[in-house]
Amino acid sequence: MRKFKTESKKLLDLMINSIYTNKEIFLRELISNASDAVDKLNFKSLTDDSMQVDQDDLSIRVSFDRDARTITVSDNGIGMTADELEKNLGTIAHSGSQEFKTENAESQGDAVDIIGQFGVGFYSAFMVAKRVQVVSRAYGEDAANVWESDGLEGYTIEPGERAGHGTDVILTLRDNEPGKDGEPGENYDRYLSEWALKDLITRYSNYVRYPIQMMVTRSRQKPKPEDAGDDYQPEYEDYQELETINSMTPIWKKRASDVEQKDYNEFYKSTFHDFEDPARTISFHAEGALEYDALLFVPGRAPFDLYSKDYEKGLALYSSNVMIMEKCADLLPDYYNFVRGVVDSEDVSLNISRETLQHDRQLHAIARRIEKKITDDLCDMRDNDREAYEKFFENFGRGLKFGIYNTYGGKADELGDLLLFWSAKEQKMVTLREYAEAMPEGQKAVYYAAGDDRERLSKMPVVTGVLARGYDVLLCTQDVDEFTFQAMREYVARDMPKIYEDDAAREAAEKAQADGAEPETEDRHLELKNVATGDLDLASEDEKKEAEEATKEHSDLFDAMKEALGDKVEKVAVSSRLVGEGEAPACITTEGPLSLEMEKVLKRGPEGEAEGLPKTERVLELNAKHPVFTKLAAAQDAGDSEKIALYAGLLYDQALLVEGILPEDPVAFSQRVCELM
Ligand SMILES: Nc1ncnc2c1ncn2[C@@H]1O[C@H](COP(=O)(O)OP(=O)(O)OP(=O)(O)O)[C@@H](O)[C@H]1O
Repeated sequence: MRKFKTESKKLLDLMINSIYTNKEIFLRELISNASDAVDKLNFKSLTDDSMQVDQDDLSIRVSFDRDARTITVSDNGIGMTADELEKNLGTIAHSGSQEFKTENAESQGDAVDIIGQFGVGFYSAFMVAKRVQVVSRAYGEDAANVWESDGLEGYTIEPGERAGHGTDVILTLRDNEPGKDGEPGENYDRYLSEWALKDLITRYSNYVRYPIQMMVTRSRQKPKPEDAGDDYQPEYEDYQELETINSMTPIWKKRASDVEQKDYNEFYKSTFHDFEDPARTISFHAEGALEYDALLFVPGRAPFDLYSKDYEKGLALYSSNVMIMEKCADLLPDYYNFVRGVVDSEDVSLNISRETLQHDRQLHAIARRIEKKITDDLCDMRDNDREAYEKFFENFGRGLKFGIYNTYGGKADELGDLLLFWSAKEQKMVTLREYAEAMPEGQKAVYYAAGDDRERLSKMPVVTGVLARGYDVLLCTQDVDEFTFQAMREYVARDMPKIYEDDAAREAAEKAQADGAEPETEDRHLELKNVATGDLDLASEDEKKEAEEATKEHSDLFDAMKEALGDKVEKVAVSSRLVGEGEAPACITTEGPLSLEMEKVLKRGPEGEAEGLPKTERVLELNAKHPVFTKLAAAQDAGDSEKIALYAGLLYDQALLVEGILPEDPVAFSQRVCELM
């Protein structure tokens, strides 16, 4: 007996016991191998005129023997020589199919529809079988060979017999295992039925290109004997017939109305190796200058490597049932990189090499249409299945935001309305449109705050200040959020009810409406404003005046504080954000394009603490109504510059703490606090 190599033994054990959790997929794996073998023969015959292969004969057969407890998967494909049996089945993780693909890829492009690639699928048979025999005869050879193994120690290869080219894989099922300790046992006999095997074939292998046939038992009425009397009762008999079990027509070629969602789900899961159903299925057929079928899926969860560099986006591109490219990246924009699916077009010529394919104008036309379809479908989900959309957004929303950021806002119109943010007022996720619709009259901007923790943000003085004025604030907790908003610059709420500036115009419009005119609409351009940067322009005329007066009156105090803080801040000023006695005594805001949060994000990035990073222009804003301010003013009057310096430092540090930024010198900060005690 030849032994499996040591590492193979370990691998085999791993394979059988851990790679697949679902034992029943063994049949799918064996059928895929059979299909590959038939495909290889078919492919070779197409390129070699001397080979006589009748395309209509190519098939896969599944049978079982209840008494012998065997299941057999046969194909009349290319078969294997003794050497190939040794190489392909004696070495785990050696994929002859992958090799075949690589060899032929050089001469023929990727025009082979071969499934196998890892070289492990075959061994899944040992999950259900205690013995596997492979009887194989290679095309063009007279002799057959039998490979046999119990999946434990090793295998044998002996000469054998087989009528024609092809392979029979014969599994002798494991003995049934009784349950123990309350765990259910394993009943391998359950596979020994026509119904069970048919079910597995349609579930896992429905779209295999070649017919998968099975002898099935049918019942028919016996012919009525000629001498049958009046009291003749019809008699029935069972007979056997070969039936093709799989549908073969690729599911994407079927009309959506003829396919059940569960079939789409099964196709999705088996093709794209996901264990969860897709969140959305989009299927369409395009006609006109360019004809194609597309079947697209939005996964129910993000693949683990979605945000890694290794993740490859793309749709499978088929032409005339042959896969040209497994992942055609040009069919999807980056921000929809999570979409999986198939595009099948007879119009995309098979002979085009990958390079020309990538610059194919037709391909761009398909890609544009696909993008539009995905966007429409996501809008539909947002409007009609909000719960699912929120889950979708949790999975993939970040990518949409990057889409806006990476196109410098170019895609803002298309993607902006797909974004969701947490509304501090509504306490739920809202779209920008919903935010705009709920705005009180007179509000001119969308207000947001950025930071990594929603809880903390909602308590920040700059946020509560805006909320207190009756305006909602979006709490943005993803690092990309603020960059996205900056790329967007503004949000355009389209077709909003028109706001009339003067009364005469309003009255005229109301009258027109009363006479049956449609209400007028307008696009509203809303600036996206970080509540912690720049002038929010929220103060009333009175408040502004008050602030101005306070600034004038206390200009010496502010100068002294600015001097104490040095270049940590650009200036110290009276706040128009913090206006109530009960609000915070001070806050840090920024001027210019860089906010504190963005500075934090950049510092975390690959550039890290690099010297060249831009710095925020900070402003220490003071609440003129707060008792602390009165104390500061008193200290200024008393000429106590030491106290002013102490307070300035403290206020600055604690305002940073509120922003989630540690004081530059925590020791000095703590000393100052103690001094006050
Ligand atoms: N019925 C068959 N006819 C001809 N060759 C076969 C057959 N079954 C398996 N083989 C050969 O054995 C190799 C190993 O099969 P295995 O199922 O382990 O891996 P695979 O199909 O290549 O990859 P994957 O693990 O992705 O399915 C195949 O690549 C193929 O060369």
